[in-house]
Amino acid sequence: MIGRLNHVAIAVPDLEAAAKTYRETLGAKVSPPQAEPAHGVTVVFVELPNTKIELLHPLGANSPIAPFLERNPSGGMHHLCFEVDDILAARDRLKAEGARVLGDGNPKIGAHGKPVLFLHPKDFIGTLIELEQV
Ligand SMILES: CC[C@H](C(=O)O)C(=O)SCCNC(=O)CCNC(=O)[C@H](O)C(C)(C)COP(=O)(O)OP(=O)(O)OC[C@H]1O[C@@H](n2cnc3c(N)ncnc32)[C@H](O)[C@@H]1OP(=O)(O)O
Ligand SMILES: [Co+2]
Repeated sequence: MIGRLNHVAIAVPDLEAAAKTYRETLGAKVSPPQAEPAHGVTVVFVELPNTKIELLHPLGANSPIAPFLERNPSGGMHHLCFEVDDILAARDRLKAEGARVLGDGNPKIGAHGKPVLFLHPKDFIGTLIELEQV
């Protein structure tokens, strides 16, 4: 079912500082900030040869990552995103196996303009998993 690792997401308290660290200290190619109000985040992508790092900062009053940053004020690894060929088939199979699909269970369009879904971290060894249909 899951394919390539599309990105590793890090929730950050200061998006500009985090982008600067990756751009200047680590010498990586970093995208400009991209507001994603439907997801309650602003994102920046660090482009790597084999995957991406998604830097996330809360956007708006009810950001889903705000409680995470309250628990982890310096920031931290937030989720892994795996690519799937067919997100609805993946969702239905996972639900049939008892996994919790977050939100209303219907994919939303993510930062790459593709459908995404999230799976509860408690069902996946303490790791929040995002699926992106490519
Ligand atoms: C633009 C889209 C972009 C893209 O790639 O395209 C994105 O990636 S958007 C990313 C932001 N959106 C989301 O994260 C949506 C899915 N997330 C959620 O629905 C919530 O964050 C949820 C349910 C995972 C966690 O909610 P909350 O922080 O309120 O905590 P809870 O008390 O419900 O947590 C229960 C339990 O899970 C642990 N937890 C929470 N977040 C994480 C995490 N990121 N990784 C691992 N574990 C996590 C939390 O500590 C609680 O554990 P417990 O042992 O019970 O204390
Ligand atoms: Co993501």
